[in-house]
Formats: sequence, structure tokens, C-alpha cells
Amino acid sequence: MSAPTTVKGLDQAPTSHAGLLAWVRDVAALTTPDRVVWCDGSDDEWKSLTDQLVDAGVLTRLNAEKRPNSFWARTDPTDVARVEERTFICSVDESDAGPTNNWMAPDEMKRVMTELYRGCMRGRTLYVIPFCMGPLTAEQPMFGVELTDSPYVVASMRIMTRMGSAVLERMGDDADFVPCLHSVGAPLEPGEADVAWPCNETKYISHFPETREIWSFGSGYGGNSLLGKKCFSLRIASAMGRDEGWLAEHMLILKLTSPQRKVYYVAAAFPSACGKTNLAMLEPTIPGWKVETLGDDIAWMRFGEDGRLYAVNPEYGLFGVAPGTDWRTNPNAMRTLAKGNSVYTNVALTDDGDIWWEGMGEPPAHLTDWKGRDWTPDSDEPSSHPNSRFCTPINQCPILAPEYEDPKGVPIDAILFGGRRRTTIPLIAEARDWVHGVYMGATLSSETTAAAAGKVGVVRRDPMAMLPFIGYNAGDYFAHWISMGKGVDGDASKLPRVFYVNWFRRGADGRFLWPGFGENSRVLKWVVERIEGTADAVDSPVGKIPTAASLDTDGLDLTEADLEAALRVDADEWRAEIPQVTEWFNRFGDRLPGVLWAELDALKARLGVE
Ligand SMILES: Nc1nc2c(ncn2[C@@H]2O[C@H](COP(=O)(O)OP(=O)(O)OP(=O)(O)O)[C@@H](O)[C@H]2O)c(=O)[nH]1
Ligand SMILES: O=C([O-])CC(=O)C(=O)O
Ligand SMILES: [Mn+2]
Repeated sequence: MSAPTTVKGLDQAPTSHAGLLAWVRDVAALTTPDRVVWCDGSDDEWKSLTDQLVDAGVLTRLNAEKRPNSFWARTDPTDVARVEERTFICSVDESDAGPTNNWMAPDEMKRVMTELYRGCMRGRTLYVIPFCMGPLTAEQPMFGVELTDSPYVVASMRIMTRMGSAVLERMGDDADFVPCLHSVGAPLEPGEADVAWPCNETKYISHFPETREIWSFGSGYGGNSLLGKKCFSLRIASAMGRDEGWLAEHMLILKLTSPQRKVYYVAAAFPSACGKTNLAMLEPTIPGWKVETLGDDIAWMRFGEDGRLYAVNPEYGLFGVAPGTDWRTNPNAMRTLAKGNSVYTNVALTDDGDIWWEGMGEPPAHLTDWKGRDWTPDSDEPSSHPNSRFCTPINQCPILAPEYEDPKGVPIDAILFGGRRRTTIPLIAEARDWVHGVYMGATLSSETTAAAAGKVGVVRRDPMAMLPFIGYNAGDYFAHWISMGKGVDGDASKLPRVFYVNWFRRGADGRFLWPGFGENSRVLKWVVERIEGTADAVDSPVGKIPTAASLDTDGLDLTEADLEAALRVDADEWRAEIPQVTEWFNRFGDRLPGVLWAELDALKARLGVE
């Protein structure tokens, strides 16, 4: 294929990377944009891009005193979340995608999508975004290049990734990169007026794990279109990790300092909209403890030479759930946002050019809602979409840990798995050993949330909070986790301890039993004291549970009955899980590691099942 020489900007490439140039030329020939723009990531570029988006009515500039350099965006009401039904893992062999992923053969998918891409950027600009996941100073920086016809994606990628000229420079002439092709799938005929949020009813979010490629079509929403995030850093990176002996996980990373000034690093995997951003920025309510943030969504973990597992946050920004974010629940997120430089999507707009969402104090008397309609506190629908998001630079977080920029990462002391469950799962349980911890992760369950299209509140298995993000057969993924338990040179003594938490258990009256948010620092303290060997625990069939006295509840407004109910392991509730776990494991056939069946058998014996 050769591009028509009429595509403006195609030959103004600020690189001599032959592979990149050839790919951009091919995509331009296929998608026929009006012009090609090579993004440099500069402030000037940001300014002209956002000015242009404001002029076009795609973004609304917010009040500069309250929200400097910040913008309000509204999506098409059908394009508001990740589309798991339209997300595909296109491995050559179907069994390598496994039973939890949608699959299509790579050739077939490429045939289908090539026809969709043909001419799809007509009337639009093709932006070339060179980006790097993780510090550019890494020994082997993880490069990607996204080609997109969405300026909203360009603006968001500038916040979420390290991108632009510095990346292109570091890539040189021949660095490997993950090609990420994205189109909203809405070509413009000459003279046709654009809409504020172009997208296509037909959507494909496709991954080619063997060739490390991503093709996305039809959606402009974050998780479907900011391809460095879920698509690269989890789905493609998880396949890289399997091949190279590391882990790409849906985890926050935090640094915890005790009153004795001892430092601990904790990683935690909770499904989408289940509390990662909040825990990552927590303000401890117990005196003398300090939390600093390293990441709120994704962790890449590799063994260091010392046999410890080191975690890096590959992202550069926060793409956080807006509703519920408030000075009382997450003051550090509010401080981060107050510095400006942010894009808000599908929240409500106040009459004085600020943003508002459900959970942010008292509602103003009048708002413009996420669909652009007048809204008052009497309105029937919420003002903001439940999956509305803020997109903001992580370095504005006032408690960002300095280690954030260290390409080596931080040594993880504890891994928490957690979900959103009204019943059954206690506030915290400690795994007996690594394999038991992998069992906890592999059987993790959670109620679905608005972060993905589909029904909300349905309990499903969400292994390691990675169900929609594992880029290969989940049975093989469990085996990979088990094999990580051998540590370096067979020394498993330096592995993180594993815990299972649930902030979302409810009383018979529907109330959350545990106050959550800053009070979760009490649970983190127990984790540290377990590591130090100073906190008591009782053995239960499902793991080690705090004794009521071992959990610091000083000054906490919580009845003994609620605490007891939050910590309770109810054998009947757990027996009811057994058929579901059995069915879940059966889905993986012989790809499920036998040690996980053995864990289930041991649990059944402890519960007196069969
Ligand atoms: N009850 C309760 N709610 C919480 C707690 N932590 C977070 N939430 C709420 O859960 C929702 C999601 O929280 P986030 O921290 O944004 O979730 P996340 O895991 O980062 O979500 P993604 O960005 O989708 O991956 C918000 O509405 C929070 O207010 C908690 O400890 N207790
Ligand atoms: O990917 C997204 O759209 C947002 C996110 O963090 C998640 O859903 O876990
Ligand atoms: Mn997430």
C-alpha cells in the first residue's frame, strides 16, 4: 500500500524510525484522513488542541479560578463505559484466549476491522501519539504509539501517559513499540457538520497478544480508547508478563509509613469502581501513620535481584470514578483536582462553570447534567453518569511518593485482593501461604459496577480483579501466578503476604458495616502487624481473621455487633459459595492448576462439605 501524497503532514514526521513511518503511512492510506499530526506533547500543542475542542463544542472550559486549565466533556449517552462484550483476545489458537475472553481468529478479525477502518478517518485528522508506559529512564522503556482520529483521546493520553517528542527521541530508529490503532469510526463527508461526540454503534476492542497489537474501533470512552491503559498495560502486558516472568495487574500501589517510621509497600487489586483510587490516596485516621500514593489502577511487578517483587505504576495520570469523590471520602483526590489541568467526562456542570457529581456535598439548586439538560435536586435521574470520570495528572497528587519516578519500582510487602460483596466476605482474611493467596485471588468475587456496560450489582467471579483484562487463558494466568510463588532461585521467603478484604459488607438493614475510606488505615495497620508478627489472628476455614482486640478501633464510632458482623465467617454463606467456585474452576478444564483444586478440597473439608 502507498499513501496518496495528498495527506497533509504525512512527510513531516519528526522521526526516522522506519517501522513507525511505514505503519503510519499504511494506516493513512487505509483510513484516508485529511491530515496527519505528529504529537509533540508540548504546552503549545495542548493549548491549541483544547482551544480547538472548545471552539468545536466538544469541551467546555471550566471557571479558570476554580478549575484552571480544566474542561468538561459529555459523551454520546451510549458510549459511557468499557464494552466487555465487544472486547476480543485474538490469539491464533482459541484455547489461548480461554473461556473468559471473547475470541476471533486474528486473520478474521483483521479482515473485519480493515473493512471498518477503510476510509473511516475521512474529514478528520490522524494524530500520532508516541507514548511510554512507565518511566522513560527505564532500562527497557515500554513504548507504544497510538494512532487516533479523536482529539479527546490525544488530550487524555497527554494526561495519562508520558508522550510526545521525548518519547520519540528515546525510541530512536528501531525501538520496539506496541502499535495501537484507534478510530471513533465516524467519517465526515465534505461539508458535513461534526457532532460533539462521534462514535459508531459497531464497536471492537481487539487485542492480538502474539503480535502485541491493539485495534480499537467505534468508541471514544476512556477504557476503550486510551489504549495505553487497559489494552496495553493490562491485556497485552499480561501476555508479555507470562512470556517473560512478570505480572501486569489491576492494582493500586501505596507506601505506608508506621509511627516507628518503618516503610511498607502495599499493592491491592479491586475490580473497577471498587475502591482502588480511594485506598491509594487514603488519609489515615489513626495517629502516626502515613500513606503516600504510587499508583491507583495498574501495577507491573517483577522480581528484583534480591528476590523481592518490585512494582511500577506505568501510568502518568489518574482516570478516577467521579461520583462519591469528596472532601470527606477522598480529600487528596480533591486537592489533586483543585490544581486544574484536568478533563471531566459525564459529570454535571454548575452555573458558575465548576463541576459537581453525586456525593460531592449538597447539590446546587441548578446544574447542567451529563446529558446537557437542566437538572435540579428534584430531578429523577442523577446529574452525573455513575461511571463519570476525572482525568488528572498524577504528579498533582499532594501525597505522591517520590519513588513514583524510580524505574526499579518499590518492593511489595503485601498484596490485597478485594471485591464488593454485601455478604459472606469478611473485612479481612490473611492467606496461609502463597498458593492459598492465589486461590483467594482466583476465586475473588464482586458485584458488577457501572464501569462496564451491562447490569450492575450481579455477583461474578473476577479473578485478581482482572476478569476483563487478562490477555490470555485465565487458567494459564493462574498457573503463572502459582509459578511466581517459587520466587527467585526457589526462595519464596521474600514474597509479599496475601490478604483478602471487603469494605462493602452490609447489615440486614442495608448499611455498610464498616465505615471504609480513611478508616481502612486500621486494616492496613493490622496487615503490617501481621507482617511484623505482633497482631493476633484466629484461624477460620477461609483464612486468618483478626481477633476483635487485634484490630485498632480506638476512637472509632462502631458498635461491637457491627465489628463482629464485619469480621464474621459464616460457614453457611461459605458453603453456598462452593458450587459456584466448583463451576468456575470447571470452566478451565485441564488448564486449571491442580493445586487450586487441592485448595478447594481443603476448604470443603474445613467447612464440612461432602
Ligand atoms: N463504602 C465504601 N465505598 C468506597 C470505599 N472506597 C471507595 N468507595 C466508593 O467506591 C467507588 C469507586 O471507588 P474508586 O476508588 O474510584 O474505585 P477504583 O477501584 O479506583 O475504580 P476504577 O477506576 O474503575 O478501577 C466510589 O464511589 C467510592 O466512593 C470504602 O472504603 N467504602
Ligand atoms: O478502564 C476504564 O475505563 C476505567 C477503569 O479504570 C476501569 O474500568 O477499571
Ligand atoms: Mn481500573
